[in-house]
Amino acid sequence: MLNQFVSFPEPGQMQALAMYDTNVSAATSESIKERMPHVLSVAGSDSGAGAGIQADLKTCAARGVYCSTVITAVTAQNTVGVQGVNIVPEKFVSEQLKSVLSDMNVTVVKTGMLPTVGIVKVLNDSLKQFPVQALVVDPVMVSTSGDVLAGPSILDILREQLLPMADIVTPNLKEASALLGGIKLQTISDMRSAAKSIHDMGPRNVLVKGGDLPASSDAVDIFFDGVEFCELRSLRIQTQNSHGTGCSLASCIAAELAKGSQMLQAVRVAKHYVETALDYSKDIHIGNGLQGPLDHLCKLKRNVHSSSRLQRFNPDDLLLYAVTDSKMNNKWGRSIAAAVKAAIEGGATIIQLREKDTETNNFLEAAKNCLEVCRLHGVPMLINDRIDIALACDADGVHVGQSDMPAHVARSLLGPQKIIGVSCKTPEQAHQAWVDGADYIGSGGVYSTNTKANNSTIGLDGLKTVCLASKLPVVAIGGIGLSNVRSVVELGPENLKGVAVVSALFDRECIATEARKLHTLVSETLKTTSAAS
Ligand SMILES: Cc1ncc(COP(=O)(O)OP(=O)(O)O)c(N)n1
Ligand SMILES: Cc1nc(C(=O)O)sc1CCOP(=O)(O)O
Ligand SMILES: [Mg+2]
Repeated sequence: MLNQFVSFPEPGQMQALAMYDTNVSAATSESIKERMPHVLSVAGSDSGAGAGIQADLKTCAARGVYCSTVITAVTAQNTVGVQGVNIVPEKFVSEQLKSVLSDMNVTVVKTGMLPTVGIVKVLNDSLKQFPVQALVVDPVMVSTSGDVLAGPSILDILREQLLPMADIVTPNLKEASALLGGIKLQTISDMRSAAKSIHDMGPRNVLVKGGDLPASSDAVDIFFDGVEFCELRSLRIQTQNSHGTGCSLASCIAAELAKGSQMLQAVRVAKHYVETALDYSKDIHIGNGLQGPLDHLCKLKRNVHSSSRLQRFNPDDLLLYAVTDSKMNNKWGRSIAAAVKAAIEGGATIIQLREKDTETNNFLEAAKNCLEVCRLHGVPMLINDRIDIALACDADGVHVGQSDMPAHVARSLLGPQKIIGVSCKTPEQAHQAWVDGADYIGSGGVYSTNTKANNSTIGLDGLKTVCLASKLPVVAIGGIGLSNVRSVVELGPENLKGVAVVSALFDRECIATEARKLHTLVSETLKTTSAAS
């Protein structure tokens, strides 16, 4: 059933096409539509969402492949075990199969829990009526918790009808043993013999998974394509969060085949995917039982972190905006994180890392350290210019200027939750920033400065013009310090929310002391100015 696969574009390439080529011809968009890799998962629903249909959906999403679903059974399941199983009538399984297969250009079918002979029969019939490019069979029989999901009654039809249609079958040791009439599988040599015997039942390829092999420090799987064996080894990851690994492995194989990979390559990618997800999720806690789920998309921990800042952007955070400078920190012998910590202790309300001559790897390392400090104090941290660094450390946002990454591109890369600031010297630039989805404007240079070479000044008048032209909150920048900050804040537009400073904090002996003085002056002046207006 596995045909010669053409090479499909990677998901990132498709996204790039969709985002930037507004002149995509009808013919091109038609070919993208036709070649969209698509896996249909025919499996049971797991209410705990670690395994089954839910694992398949998440795995395919993680691999950039569309996944549709035909549900064969609904299980009441959690991290403790399976509390109930409700089998979907075979007629309705057949109806779901017809709905998807007759309409949706499915590339690969992946099967999981097939609880009755009748359901296997309707699946076979549907596949004959609507052939697909590949069939991946995960012969699910027992859950990770040891509960039976498909009894021995389905073994005959699996062996006689489904396996001969399969491009690959992926039993674990218990399932391989059941398919072979209950023989004991205890060694790698036993696994090889099992792979060969199962191959004799008709599937093009067999992957016997050795995760449960006793006394093995590696996780060893045996792949057999009818001619050659391949021993696939990965580190055995110590974790209880392994619920759903079998489903995820099989659906990742299906996803890779749908994208056009050769079989052994698809298996290798899938094994690496599961290993990475296991390692990433080894210390997460979901549920109270012994069988925790994988974090298929490797994003949950990041969100636990980010949720410490509940509000996305508060314009009042612009009050005392501290912008770092590596030259100044070097001069005073301070690390970026130490400087940031001192600024926050003195009252800085938002931080921007502006590291013009720090190497990328050092910048990323420092950004991660600074982010820890900022999160601890609930202060947002932005990155100057470098969207890549902001993405890599999951910063709260970026600040970009007129010659940096355009704000609308930054927004599409960072998503709606991140803060984006844009430097504007004119009302036109301010209008564009608003159109592009910026959250605030940095406007200057209000005064001349030694910190930024060749920076043109707009003065207090220029600042006021920008403020009055925009709906966005504005922070003033350039040459601002204790001696002139009052004149800036007294300008009075309602949306002028604060001042951004570099040298007035970071080119001083005691950052915290200077921050404290500036914070007091700015907040008192803002109060009296707004009371007067
Ligand atoms: C708050 C704030 N406002 C303006 C700037 C200047 O940004 P940009 O014009 O991109 O210049 P560089 O800082 O990149 O030299 C800023 N960084 N922060
Ligand atoms: C980074 C930056 N941007 C400016 C602009 O006018 O957009 S002025 C500036 C430097 C501000 O440093 P200091 O507070 O030491 O004057
Ligand atoms: Mg810039």
